[in-house]
Amino acid sequence: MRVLFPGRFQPFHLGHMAAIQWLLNKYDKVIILIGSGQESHSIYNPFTAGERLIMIRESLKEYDVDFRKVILFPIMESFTNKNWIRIVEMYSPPFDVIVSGNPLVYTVAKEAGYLTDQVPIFNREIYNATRIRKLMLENDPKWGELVPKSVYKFIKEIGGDERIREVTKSDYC
Ligand SMILES: Nc1ncnc2c1ncn2[C@@H]1O[C@H](COP(=O)(O)OP(=O)(O)OP(=O)(O)O)[C@@H](O)[C@H]1O
Ligand SMILES: NC(=O)c1ccc[n+]([C@@H]2O[C@H](COP(=O)(O)O)[C@@H](O)[C@H]2O)c1
Repeated sequence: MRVLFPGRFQPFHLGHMAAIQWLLNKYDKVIILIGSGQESHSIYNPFTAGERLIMIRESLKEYDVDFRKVILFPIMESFTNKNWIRIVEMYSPPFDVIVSGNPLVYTVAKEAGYLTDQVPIFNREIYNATRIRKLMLENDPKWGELVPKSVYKFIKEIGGDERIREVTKSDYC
């Protein structure tokens, strides 16, 4: 069976990595949908779709994941939730199940007739992207322990943590 795993991955962290490893044990193929593809350079969505794609690819390499079992693709948001699922069907390779901890995604998927599944949540208090972005904003180096090493290296290379601090500055400073 093929499972679709949507997320914004802003940024990709160790909780996401654990989720993907869990999915790889259960399903034949994991299709990772990088959502909100049009968004970047904001506090909620600091990284571009392409940057998130690299983060995930480098992490899969770092964790020796068999690339034949994983497909990655980005997609933009839609005006309506009903339309979003139809656009996903158009752009995604075929899938049987949608997995998400996001109640909106879960509900939309169920109503569209898909089988749904949920991954166990791995240390949510520690591994969540909102917390990581907050640590970056505060220039607290602890965020580096919450992402795969390759993601840390990549974000540093592109100045991603600095970007969050820059884009949230006020006009008057
Ligand atoms: N620690 C975790 N363990 C397992 N799954 C997780 C974890 N954190 C997020 N997920 C799941 O990964 C998918 C994508 O999540 P998302 O990119 O929104 O990450 P997030 O950490 O929840 O980000 P944010 O805090 O920005 O909302 C969702 O299905 C979410 O439930
Ligand atoms: N109307 C829509 O465009 C719509 C609906 C449901 C989910 N989504 C996307 O699915 C992704 C879900 O990821 P998160 O769990 O990280 O929020 C997001 O990128 C979100 O924008 C989009």
